[in-house]
Amino acid sequence: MRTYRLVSLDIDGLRNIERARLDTDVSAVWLFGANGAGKSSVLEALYLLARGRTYRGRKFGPLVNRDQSRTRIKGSFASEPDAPFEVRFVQDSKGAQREIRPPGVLDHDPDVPLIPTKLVTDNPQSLIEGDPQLRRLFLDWNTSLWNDRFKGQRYTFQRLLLQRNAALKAKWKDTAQWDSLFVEAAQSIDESRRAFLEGLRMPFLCLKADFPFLDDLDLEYDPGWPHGLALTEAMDACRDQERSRGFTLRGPHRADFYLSRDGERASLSRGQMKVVVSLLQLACEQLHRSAGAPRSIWLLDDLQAELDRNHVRKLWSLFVETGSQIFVTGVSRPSDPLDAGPSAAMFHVEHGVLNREV
Ligand SMILES: Nc1ncnc2c1ncn2[C@@H]1O[C@H](COP(=O)(O)OP(=O)(O)OP(=O)(O)O)[C@@H](O)[C@H]1O
Repeated sequence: MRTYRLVSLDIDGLRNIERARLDTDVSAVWLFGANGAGKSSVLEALYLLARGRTYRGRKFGPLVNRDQSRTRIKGSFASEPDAPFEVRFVQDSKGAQREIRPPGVLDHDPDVPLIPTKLVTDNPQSLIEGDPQLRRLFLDWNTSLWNDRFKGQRYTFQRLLLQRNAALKAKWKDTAQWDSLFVEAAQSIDESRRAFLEGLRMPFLCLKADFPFLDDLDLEYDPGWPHGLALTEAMDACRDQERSRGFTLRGPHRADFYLSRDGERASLSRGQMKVVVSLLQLACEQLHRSAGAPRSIWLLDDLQAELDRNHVRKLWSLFVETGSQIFVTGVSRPSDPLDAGPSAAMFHVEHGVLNREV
């Protein structure tokens, strides 16, 4: 199985990190330090190399250090069974650019992340409780890494949705010319999403067996129209409403998934949500690997927050068992020498300065 490992990371002008070089040729990298020290910015640097964009919202402000004119990040990667390579990311006033050296070393599809990473943010609640759009993004991103046809299906659906909405907005009496194509496209992405979630359910249920507080929890899918109705029936039932509101009310653009208990949406504590999001990511990783995807590098932001020691240890060992490289942040150095795999490095982060500790 193809495996990537970040061997070294150079950061120049990212957030509060003016300049840092990290030797990361280890199985796990722990970054610890006070709030605002710059730990998550290191995860962000790796994410920028992998995906070419940040995972932090606009609210977090510009990523270029406020005393510098550009951000430069360089990552050297070891790759099995391929040759080592280097990725550079630059952001300045002209925009962002990424470059891989030597060129062509990875046979790269621009829509697939250059380096597979999976992230558990310090705000996992937003995935469980936030806007359904976040869950659709999660579902669609993960489905597209598992099913090559999904991206095309989604594109076709989005295009037909725009056309149908334009017809509704223009108060055309008849949307029939779009309806059959819309339903056909809707059914394709619905089938792919369902298949992915069904595939995800099994590893998720197995993984959560280790966490008795998640007993009876299940994953449910909402296709974006009422259960028990075909999409055409659901559309027929709201035609007048659609015409007066000027957009499509039922369809996969309203899809969602949620955690249920006894058939109802489950209420979860913050710690439980953190475990659930971690297990969802671990289950996605199993599915992606079964489809031949390379191992993902784990980015775990503030793993210990909200969790008791026992649950941190259980989750940690699940991440270690995947055999992938792990980057993890926390406000304090782990009090327990957790089983970090064959090799681990500890970095203390303070005001954007990183120091390796033994
Ligand atoms: N463009 C910028 N220039 C300089 N400093 C910035 C910029 N953007 C953000 N910062 C600062 O950089 C730091 C980045 O914090 P980061 O989120 O990486 O810290 P952290 O150690 O993960 O904190 P926490 O434990 O609170 O999550 C913050 O102190 C923030 O105020």
